[in-house]
Amino acid sequence: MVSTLSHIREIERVGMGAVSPRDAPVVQSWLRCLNDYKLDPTIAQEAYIVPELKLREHREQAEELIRIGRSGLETLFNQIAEQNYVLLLSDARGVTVDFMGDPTFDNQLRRAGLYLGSEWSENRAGTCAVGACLVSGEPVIIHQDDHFDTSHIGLTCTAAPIFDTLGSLTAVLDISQLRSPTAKASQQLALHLVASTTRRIELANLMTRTRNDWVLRLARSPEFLDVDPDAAIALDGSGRITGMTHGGFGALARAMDLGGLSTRDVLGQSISQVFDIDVDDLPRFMRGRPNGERLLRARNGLVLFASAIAPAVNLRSPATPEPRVPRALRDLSRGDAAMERMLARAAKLAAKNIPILIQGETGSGKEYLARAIHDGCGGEGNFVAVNCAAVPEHLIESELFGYTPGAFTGASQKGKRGLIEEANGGTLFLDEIGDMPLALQSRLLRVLSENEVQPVGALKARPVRLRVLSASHRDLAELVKEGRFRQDLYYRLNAATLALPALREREDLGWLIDQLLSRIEKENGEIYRIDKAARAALSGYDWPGNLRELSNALRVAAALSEGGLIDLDCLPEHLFAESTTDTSQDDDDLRQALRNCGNNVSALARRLGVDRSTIHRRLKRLN
Ligand SMILES: Nc1ncnc2c1ncn2[C@@H]1O[C@H](COP(=O)(O)OP(=O)(O)OP(=O)(O)O)[C@@H](O)[C@H]1O
Repeated sequence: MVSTLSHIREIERVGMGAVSPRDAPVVQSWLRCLNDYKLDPTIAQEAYIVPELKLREHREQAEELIRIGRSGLETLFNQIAEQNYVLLLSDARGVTVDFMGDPTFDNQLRRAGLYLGSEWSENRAGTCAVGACLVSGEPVIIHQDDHFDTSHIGLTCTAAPIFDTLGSLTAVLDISQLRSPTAKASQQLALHLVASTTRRIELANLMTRTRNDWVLRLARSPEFLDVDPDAAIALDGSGRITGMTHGGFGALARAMDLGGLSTRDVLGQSISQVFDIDVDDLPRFMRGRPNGERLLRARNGLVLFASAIAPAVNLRSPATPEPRVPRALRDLSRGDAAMERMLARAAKLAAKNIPILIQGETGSGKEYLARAIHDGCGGEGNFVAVNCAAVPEHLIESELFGYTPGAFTGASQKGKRGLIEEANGGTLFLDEIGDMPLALQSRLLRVLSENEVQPVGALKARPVRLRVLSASHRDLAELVKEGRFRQDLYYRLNAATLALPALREREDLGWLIDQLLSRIEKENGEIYRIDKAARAALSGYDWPGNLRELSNALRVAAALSEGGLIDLDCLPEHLFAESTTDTSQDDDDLRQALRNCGNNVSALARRLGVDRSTIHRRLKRLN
């Protein structure tokens, strides 16, 4: 290590204008210390630690940044702690607001100023990494006797700036060692680590502060685009730039071919002024798209890879934000307006854990919907379905509520956990709730209103936390009038109802047919095709048994198909008979049509798009 005296002499020579072999940032900082801050290199000053109260103020102001940066800092510290580095996060005034270091060296670190509360502004501490970085806004290594003050010439410090989303330098990240190899080059890796951590902290900060904006992440190569992009910019709903990381600013400045530009000049500019896209193109850059489609071309020809993250809320219609309908629910329909409205309502109600009554004709998918609500809410706990109409009345109480050992004659010695408790933490689906015996309705009401269940024979109720969904194809209001359903339970259940449309009303019947068929294909390990006439028949039928009937009809059709082709012959007769009424004429018309086809049944069948057997059957009936 150099002697104190020769270090002071060197600084003085530089002050007199001598050429120095040191890095330019070091020389510039020395000159600032001498000329601007009037520091005297012969007076050594120990590191300054701000008083406790002052430190609290600094930390409070930097609280959000400390929180956002914390995981990045911890990751960095884990990488460097073995080499006896300490980590300092300082605010824009150079005060260390977060610190990580080995507590065994606490005293030494505190004396050296590598500690919480130490102030490393250039005008107080002389040339140091944090101070030089705050002035230049550039990453810097201040190694050993690069320091101005002789008290610090044992340290090596490497720092990089952290900019806020509007481009102001808001903090500095520094890693330092008390002792290090003599060569400054030994700190190059430290410089790289610090710079990449600050890049990630800026990205995390941008993502947190611009949740309602698009974020466009940029990289020179596609591999790290989604995991560790070089830069990012935030855009509002009309495509105007609202924020950026420091790298994002660099990318914009390059793309705009403008040197000496400040972030203020870039903020508010439209993305289409800089790049060959506008805001409507952003979905094309979202994750999952092939990298080839994620090339972003600047107006000046610069090419980058870009990955877009959509805003947390819909910017296009802020007054009516789209409710987030979980995938499990969205998968129940494809374009049927009534279904889509109902599913959006289901998502909202389910998120608030409100008991829901599902109404719909038999087989319209009430249980299927209940399961989708359960899955859509994270699928935690069990989904327990009870068909109140199917369980014998004398068993339903013990099935639902469970019982204690020996609660009644014939009860198991071990007692039994009821289905309500089985569903604890999950979903209880009470199908055909209209068939629930009156006496049990009041006990069910208690489960709904007080979240507790009392097994048969138990003295105390047990707390339960569950989602209760129920269904009925009966008119519960009518049952209330007849005195067969409790009014209070009805009101509680009826507060939130979901009405499933009948299959014949659904606009997405064609899609449902394909869905059900592909499920059958998976089960059977075969591929099926439906010919035109059969599809017309399936679409024309009014399906009183709804999805259950359709599903069964397709299952039978698949079994009867030859070579995987489902034609009219594979469909149940009643359905098929109806379709011929739809697709052909009345009896007279049929005779006339046959004559027109030269009494050729095959020709008429082709013309009507039905199978020959259909015509034969109709003719047989006519005779
Ligand atoms: N969206 C759907 N997609 C595919 N299959 C469905 C869908 N909805 C229901 N199904 C199928 O239709 C059949 C009837 O559904 P579900 O049992 O849910 O109807 P339900 O209204 O509860 O009937 P019920 O009134 O008789 O209790 C089941 O085989 C189910 O798998």
